[in-house]
Formats: sequence, structure tokens, C-alpha cells
Amino acid sequence: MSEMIIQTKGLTKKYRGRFAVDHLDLEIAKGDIYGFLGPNGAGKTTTIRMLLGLISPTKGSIRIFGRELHKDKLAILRRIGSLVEYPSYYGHLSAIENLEAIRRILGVPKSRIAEVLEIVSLTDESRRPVKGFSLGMKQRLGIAASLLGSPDLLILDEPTNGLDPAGIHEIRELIKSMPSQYGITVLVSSHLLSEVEQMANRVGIIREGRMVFQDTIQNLRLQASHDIELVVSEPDSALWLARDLGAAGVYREGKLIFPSLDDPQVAHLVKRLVENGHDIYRVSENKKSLEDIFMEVIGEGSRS
Ligand SMILES: Nc1ncnc2c1ncn2[C@@H]1O[C@H](COP(=O)(O)OP(=O)(O)OP(=O)(O)O)[C@@H](O)[C@H]1O
Repeated sequence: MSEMIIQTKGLTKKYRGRFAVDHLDLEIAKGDIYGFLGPNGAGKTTTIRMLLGLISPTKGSIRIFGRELHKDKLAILRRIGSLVEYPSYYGHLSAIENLEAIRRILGVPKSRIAEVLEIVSLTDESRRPVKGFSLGMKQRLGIAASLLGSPDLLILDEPTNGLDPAGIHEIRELIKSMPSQYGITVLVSSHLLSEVEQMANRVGIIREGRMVFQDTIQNLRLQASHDIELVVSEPDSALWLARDLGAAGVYREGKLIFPSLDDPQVAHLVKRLVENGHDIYRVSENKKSLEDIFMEVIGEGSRS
């Protein structure tokens, strides 16, 4: 099994008796781009604040880089870069000057500023006052700042929130390069699956503080049921025959719809229908989009 970078057990945060985060077991391995998903108010920011040691858990444990966060906080945090909500800058100062202020606090070499500006493709704009930057450029500058300390782990809270499609694309490409080019593991939160599905290899979905799904995106797709749709010559009697065979379906918009039939069941059903004199015009699979599956998982599905 690959090395765990973040592992929480029963991580819980209560505010005035209400669970903001409820017994969360996060597992993020080295090299992951982990999409941390959930609707607004699900508990993502609260979880991230606990991971960064900004607030204490009510209960549960946090291990980062294999060590307990509360025992080795400073050593662990030194290896984490983060961007939580909108970063604030001195608007009248340039990108270089803003980064210089942070560099001094961190005590890293001056040469690191040019390196991080290069990584986020802001080298050409680095002498302009930040107040003229677009939101996407400001977010990239925030990521540059989080990279100054050469972190092993990057934690980004909704980095694409409020960006236009071009800005989202830039941040996505930047995040995608982190594990492969710089060996950095990434935790990125979002309330939209579409924003993380093209960059994350694993996702954790939370709803009302609880983990409802944690696995690869491929397995998220697989776990969803696919409807099998049949168009036949005599739908009513075909439906009865299918019921006798144990396949409960419905007739809708000219199609017989059967949820969750596996391949042998489909083959058996088709065979028996043909044997009983039915003409079968079409057999198709209605695959749900990843977004449909996500909405179902977070309990906002219109079809379930
Ligand atoms: N300091 C606080 N005091 C009381 N309740 C809080 C506090 N911080 C968060 N909460 C509550 O905890 C729950 C989770 O909030 P959190 O901000 O972690 O969600 P989120 O998933 O990050 O959502 P968003 O994307 O809207 O920030 C919400 O119901 C919120 O109202």
C-alpha cells in the first residue's frame, strides 16, 4: 500500500452541539490529487481548518506524513502549503513584493520567488501591482505563495470558486502538474464535481459532515446503477414475462426500463422474450453522468 500523507480517524468537530464534521476517516496517499467534495456547508472548510491546525477537533485523530498533528504541529505545518478562501494581498505592491513579504517570514532563499512565479506562469506579470490582477491571476499568486516553502502537501480550499472557465482551466492544469512535476500531494476542495473530475484521481464526498463516498473516480462511476432499456413489439406482455423471470421493470416513453441488470440477466431476458415471440428492436444502456451520480450521493438527485 502506498504511503499515507493524510489519515484521519473519527475526526469530529461540533459547534454548539451540532456536528460540522462527523467521524471523518480521510485517506490521502502520496501523489494523490484528492478531490474533497460536498455541497456548501457540508464541512469541507472546517475539516481543512483542522488539518491545518487552525482549530482543534472535538474528537478523533489527524496523522499527516505519518505523524500525529497535535504532537508535531510545527514540523508538519512547515511541509504544507495552503490556500484557504480568497488570499489577501497588498494591492499597490507587485506580485514579487507580495511574495517577498511572505518569503521573509518563511526564511527561504530569494531565488525561490522567481521559481514559484515560473511554476504559476506569472513571471511576465510579476512587476505589476496586484490590484490590476484578474481573480484567476490572484488565485495563481496565492498558489505561488503556498509553494514558497517547497511543500510536500498542498491544501487548496475551493481554489476555482468564482473563476471563469479560462481561469478554472489554468488552475486545473497547474494542480495537475503538482504530483508529477514537483512530487507534491494535493487536497483540493470544491462543491462541484465537474471542477475536480478532470484533475483528481481520488475523491472524498461529504454530506452533513459525514463521508458518503471515498474512492477513485472510476469506482464512483461503477457504483452507480445503469438502467437497461428495451424497445419491444409488445411491451405490456413483455413486462409481465420479465416479472416472471424476476426482472422488475417499468414502461415509460415507449421503452421498458430495468434498473441494475447484469450482463447474464440481460442475455436471459432477451432470449426468453425472443422464444416467446417478441420482436426486440433495441437494447441499450442508459449511463448516468458523473454529475447525476454525484447529486445522488449527496442526496440531491432528481432521479432517485
Ligand atoms: N465557527 C463556527 N461556529 C458555528 N458553526 C460553524 C462554524 N464554522 C462552521 N460552522 C458550521 O459548520 C457547518 C460546516 O461548515 P463548513 O464551512 O465547514 O462547510 P463547507 O463544506 O466548507 O461549506 P462552504 O463551501 O459553504 O464553505 C455549517 O453548518 C456551518 O454553519
